[in-house]
Parts: sequence; structure tokens; C-alpha cells
Amino acid sequence: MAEAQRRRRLATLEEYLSSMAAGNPAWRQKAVQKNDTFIGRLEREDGRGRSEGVQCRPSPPQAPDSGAPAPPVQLLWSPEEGRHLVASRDIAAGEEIFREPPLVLTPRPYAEPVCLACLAPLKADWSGCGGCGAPLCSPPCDGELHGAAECCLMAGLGLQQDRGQLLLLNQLLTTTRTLLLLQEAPQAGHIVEAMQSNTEKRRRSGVAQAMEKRVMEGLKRLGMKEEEGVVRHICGVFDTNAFVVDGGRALLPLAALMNHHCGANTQHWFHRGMLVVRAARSIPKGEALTNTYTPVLWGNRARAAYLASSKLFTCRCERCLDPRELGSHLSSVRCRQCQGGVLTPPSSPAETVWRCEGCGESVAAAAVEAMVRAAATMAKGAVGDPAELLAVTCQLSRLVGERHYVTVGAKYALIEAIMAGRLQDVPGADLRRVVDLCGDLLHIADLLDPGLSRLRGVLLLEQVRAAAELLRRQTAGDFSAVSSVTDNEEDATITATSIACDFTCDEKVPSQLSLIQKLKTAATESENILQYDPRLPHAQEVLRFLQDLQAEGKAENEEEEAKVKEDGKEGSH
Ligand SMILES: C[S@@+](CC[C@H](N)C(=O)[O-])C[C@H]1O[C@@H](n2cnc3c(N)ncnc32)[C@H](O)[C@@H]1O
Repeated sequence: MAEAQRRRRLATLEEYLSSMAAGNPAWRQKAVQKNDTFIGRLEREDGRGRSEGVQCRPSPPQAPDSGAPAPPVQLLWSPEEGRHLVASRDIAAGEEIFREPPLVLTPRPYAEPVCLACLAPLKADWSGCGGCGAPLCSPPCDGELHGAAECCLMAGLGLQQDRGQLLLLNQLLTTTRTLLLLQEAPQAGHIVEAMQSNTEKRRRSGVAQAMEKRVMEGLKRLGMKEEEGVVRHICGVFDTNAFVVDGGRALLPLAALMNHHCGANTQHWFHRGMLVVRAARSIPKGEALTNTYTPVLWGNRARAAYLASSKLFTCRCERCLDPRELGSHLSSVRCRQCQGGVLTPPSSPAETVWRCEGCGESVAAAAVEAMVRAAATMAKGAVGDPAELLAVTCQLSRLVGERHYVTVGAKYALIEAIMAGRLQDVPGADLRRVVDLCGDLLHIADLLDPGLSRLRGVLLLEQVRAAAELLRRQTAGDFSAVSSVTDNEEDATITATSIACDFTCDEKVPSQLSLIQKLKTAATESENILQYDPRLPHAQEVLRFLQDLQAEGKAENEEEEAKVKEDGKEGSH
């Protein structure tokens, strides 16, 4: 890319970053470094004889100008990583770094039809828009995404209640909504133009050509005469940068400047129409702000394949370069020759065998890969029902092993399926299973996605909810409901005791009060992590329950102590 064009695009995005100050009042609380803009830094470096200005470094501290908004991030560029955000000061774990409204919000191109005004899934009684027939919630929803200009445009399509037609519409809307925005707000055009589209790489690899062709045809039917280059750029910008949000995908030019890392230091939530980006760990000044573009619980190869085909780059983070995936062994498969050993993937593509570090057994890569494909197909077939998911999880554990990512994915789905029901109706044995499964997966999360990650937040929450429900049944004297395999008090106490041991990671059985305290600590952590998550009310509810239980327990203890004292006094007379 020509140097002048690169600089202009960087300056556009930097200006956009500054424009976010109005929606981020927290930035005002910190002093700004005068002249610490991309262009300012570039000029200073040029002044020092660096005419290329290729690598921008953070500038030395300058006099603070209190009152002016100071983003905790700045935009840098390097030949290896392209443009990326870095922390412009130390950022504390859990700190909200920025929030950003979407520039464009559209349905997902390959998803089921949704309401075009609010992106909610369509119910059976959906109605067509009076003006153009586009799908809308019924009764008419108050979403604002399907405006008059879009309605006018769509009227030409003669939309019917036809699923095939609506699926194609989803693909067309990314481009039409963006083009309509550019007509209404030309300055948005500079931002979209400045965003990375990977157009050349996409053209060479043939990625998305069919989709781009369909979009061009759709635009023709709408009477929009757009240049092919513009359409390619818009499709590329979305595929490279868009965030998946409730029911749709959003273009967020600032958040999109976070490069990928498989163990990212930020987490984001779409909350009340804004993307909220928080620090998952403490981020020292100068460190790049990163986001994970893939699910954390996919193995190395699955993540690499997705990044190569859709984001068109190869990640070189520590996890990607480590066949043992930071000790999680998420891609290793069960060794059939020895007890507990695993076959580890080769560290280079040139090697053709997987080897067991325990017994030295080696198996041809082709055979292992066929087994992993079979496992993935088996996992895809199991949906929803906890009994079915449990059966599949057991089969997968035997086939590829307990720790393999396909099994781990099935375990996560099993936790979700069990905890989706009304807690009071979940059998005790299933609750016990959730406590154990969450414990397993938390070990993996601590290795791969530590800190205030959504994964840890959800696992902590479900583990505490299941354990607290078992405790509730036990305190209510409902022993048969504590575990389906026991209907007597002694066994039920064993169950509660083992939960206690899991939580305290201790051989010694803690008192019920210290178990409640441990559960409260975990619930508080999940509440903090899930501040912007729809699961927050669950975290608050379980925390209230534990607080009440703790208060009751303390009161009972005090009563007992008082009684002992009283008895002692009486005895001494
Ligand atoms: C959402 S954009 C990130 C911002 C982008 N660097 C820019 O200049 O606009 C995604 C693109 O950035 C690049 N990228 C992101 N993370 C990367 C990484 N870890 N290593 C190399 N390139 C990366 C890839 O080209 C990818 O398609």
C-alpha cells in the first residue's frame, strides 16, 4: 500500500478513536499527553530524521492537560502486525477500556431470517413490513434499524414470506446498509475506506467470490449501480472486522483495531446497543490490546484453519506454536497403549507421526486425523438433550480422550444443557456432574484464558449454582434430591462433603460455613466478570441465597454457643 495512503488511513482511524471520547466519560478522569496523536508522533519522529515513520513508538511523557479526554489506548503500526491498539497507560484488570456504538449493524449473512428492525429471531407470527414486505417482529417492534431509506430500496425486491429469499436478503443487507450509511453520512465513508479488507488476499484465494457475485446481482435488482471494487471492499471489511453480536454482526471500527491473540487480554460484551471492552487482566503501558477471533476451546489446528480461511493470517502466539497447547493438551488424543498417556501432535508439518510421551508409542498422523474427524462428526450430531450429550461425551472420552477439544466442547454443551432447565427440577446426579465438569474445564480455562474471561465467569457461575442448589436441598432435608444414587442422610452428606473438598482443594473437610464462604467468593468473582452478561441475574441470585444461608448458619452457631455457655454456667452451680 502506498505510504501516503497508509498514513491517511491511520490518521482517519486515529481521528475516529478521538471521536469516541464523548461516549467514554471515564477517559476524562485521566490526564492527556499533549500532542500524543499518531500524526503528532509521526511528525516528531520525522523531525528526528525518520522520514519513513514506519514504526511509531509511544512518545515520551509530556505535561498533562487535565480535563481533556485521554483514551487509555493509542494506535500503532508495524510491518508484521499492521495497525493495532496498545495501552497508552497501565490498565487495571477489570477496567472498562472503551465502549463503542456500531457504525453498521446487520443480520448475519448465513443465519436464519431475523427481524430487520431489531435483529431478534423471527417468531412464527412475524409480519412483513407494510412498505416493502421485509420481515419484522409482530406486533410491530420498536427497533430502529429498518429505516425509511432501506424500506424504499427494498420495495423493489417484491419480498414474499419465502425463507430462501429471506436468507439471500441477509447476505445483501451488509452491503446495502453500509451503502445507505455512506449516502447519509459521507464522513463514515472515510472510516469504512480506511478499514482493512484483505481484498487482494481474498481475490487470490477465491474466498467469498460467490457471495460477492450474489451481492452484485442483488444490488442490480435494487437499481443500485455500485462499482465492483466498492462492493468487494465492503464485503472484505465486514468479513475481516465484524463482531458477532446478538442476532447480527456489527462494524465497530475502533474495537476492530485490536489484533488477535489466542489468549487475549480483553473481553467484550454487546450491552445496551454498545460494545463494552474490558481488561481481562492487568495490561501494562505499551502492551498490545488483543481480542480472540476464535472460540478459546478449539484446538490449534481448528483455530489456525479458521484464521487462515476467514481472517487470512497465521497466528504465531505461544499457544499456537506449542503442540501441548500450554499444558492443556487440548489437541492431544488418548494413547491406547498406556494408561493415561496422550499422543501429542507433531511440532512441524514435516513430521508424519503423533507420539506418546509416556510410552513412546507412535501413530500415523493420517490415522489420528481421521479419528478426530470422526469425533467431530459424532459431537455435531448430539444436540440439546442432556442424556444424549452425556452419552456422546462418554463415547468421545473413550475415542479421543477426556482432554481433547472435541470432548471438551461436548462437556461444555452438556453443562449448558443441564443448567438451561429450572434448577429445582434438575436431578441431583446432574448437578453433581456440573460441579465436576466445571472443575475440569476451569483447569483448562486457567491455562488458556485466565483472569476475568467470559469462559471463567460462566464456569464459575454454573459450578456455584449447581453446588448451591445441592446445598439448598441438603439444608431443606431433601436428601433424595441431593443425589439420585442416594436416599439417605449419610450418603447425601458425603455428596455435600465432596463438593466442599472440590471447592477448597483440600483433603480436610471444611465446615459448612467455610464451604458457603468459598462458594460466595466464587459467585462474587463470576458476578464481577459477568457484569455486562445476560447471565448476571443468575450470579446475583445465587449470591443472595449464599448470603442468607451464611447469615442463618452464623445465627445458629451463635445460638448454639450461647446455649453451651448457659449449660456450662448451670453445670458449675
Ligand atoms: C480486525 S483486523 C485487525 C486490525 C488490522 N490490523 C488493521 O490494520 O486494521 C484483522 C486483520 O488484522 C491482521 N491481524 C490481526 N491479528 C493478527 C495477528 N495476531 N498476526 C498477524 N496479523 C493479524 C490480519 O490481517 C487480520 O485479517
